[in-house]
Amino acid sequence: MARSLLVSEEKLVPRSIQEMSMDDDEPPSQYLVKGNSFGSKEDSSILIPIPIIDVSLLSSQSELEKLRSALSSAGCFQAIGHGMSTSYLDKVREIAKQFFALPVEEKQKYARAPNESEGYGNDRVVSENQVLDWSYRLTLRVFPKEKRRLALWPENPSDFSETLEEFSSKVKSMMDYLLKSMARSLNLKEGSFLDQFGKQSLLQARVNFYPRCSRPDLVLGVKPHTDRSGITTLLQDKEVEGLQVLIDDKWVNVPTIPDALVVNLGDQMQIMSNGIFKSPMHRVVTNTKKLRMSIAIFNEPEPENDIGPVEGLINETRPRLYRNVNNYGDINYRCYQEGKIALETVKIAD
Ligand SMILES: O=C(O)CCC(=O)C(=O)O
Ligand SMILES: [Fe+2]
Repeated sequence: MARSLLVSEEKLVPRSIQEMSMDDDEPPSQYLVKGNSFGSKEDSSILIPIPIIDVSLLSSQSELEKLRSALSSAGCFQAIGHGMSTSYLDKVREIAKQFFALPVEEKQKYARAPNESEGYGNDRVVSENQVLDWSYRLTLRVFPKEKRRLALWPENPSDFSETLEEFSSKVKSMMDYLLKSMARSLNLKEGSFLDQFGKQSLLQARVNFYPRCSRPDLVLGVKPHTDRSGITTLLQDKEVEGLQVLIDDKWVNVPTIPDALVVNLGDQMQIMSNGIFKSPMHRVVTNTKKLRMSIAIFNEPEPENDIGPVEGLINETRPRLYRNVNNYGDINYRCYQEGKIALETVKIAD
C-alpha cells in the first residue's frame, strides 16, 4: 500500500465544505487550483457546440454518422430521444436533492471509509499536496446486484434505493444500445464493444453535490480528469451549469437541457476503439450563487476481462495503439496516486 494513503483526511479538511459554503468562507489553500496546465480560460461554447444525438433515430445511417463524428471529436454528446420523460428525470433529481438536504449526522451514517470508494463524503485523498474538490459525493455500486453494499444505501428518502435502481437499469439499457450503435457506426459487428464489457459489467452510480463557493475563480468542483469507465451517462442539474469538456484545447460548457442525458466515453472505450473514439478530459467549475447536483452512472467491463482494440480497427495505416489490459480500474487508481496519465501507461511505444 502506498504511504500516501495513510494521510489523515480529517487533518486535511478541517471544516466541512457545507459549513464553509454557508458562511461564504474564503476556501482554504488545499482547495486552490495551482496553475492550470489544461486549456484556455475563455468560454468557447458558442464556437464549439456539444453535439446532440437522438437515440431513437440511431437506426438511420445519418444519425449513426453523427454519433461517429461526435465521439471521434468531442468524445461526448447530449442524448435525447432516450425514452425517459422530463418528469421521470425530475423524480430522479429529487431523491438526490432530498438526500443531500438531510442533517449531516444522518448522511454520515453512510460515510465512505478512508481508502474506500463507496459511500458518502469528499473526494478520496491520496497525497498531501492533492488539490481538493469542492464537492460531496455518494458513490454506490449498483450492478452486479450481489456486489451491492446495502448498508451504504440511504433509507431516507424512502424511495431512494428503488428509484436509483430503476434509473440505473434504464440508463444501462440505453448505454448497451449505444455501444451496439457505436460498433455499427464503424462497420463492426454489433457486439464488438458490448461483448468486451461482459454480462457482469460493473455499474457504479455517483451522486455529486457542489455547494456554492465564494471563489469560483480559484476552486473547482471536480479537477480535470478523464473517466476510467468504458462509458458514462450523466444526469445534470436542471438549471445550474458547471460541467466543461476540453475540446480542441478549449474548455467548453455543457449546457443544461432538462430532458437530455450527457454521455461521455471513458478511457476503456478509447482503448477498445483503438483511439478512434475519445475519452474527453472534463472538469466541473463552481459558482457563488447556487448548489449544483448531478448523477453519474459509470459502466465498465468486468475487471477480469481482457479488453483491447477491436481487430477490425487495426490496420497498416492505423496500427494497434494500446495493449490488452484487464482491471483498468486499478491501473487508473495507481496512476492517480503517482500523478501519471493512466492511458499513456497502456500505450504501445512507437
Ligand atoms: O458533475 C458533473 O457534471 C461531472 C462529474 C464527473 O465528471 C464525475 O463524477 O466523474
Ligand atoms: Fe467524470
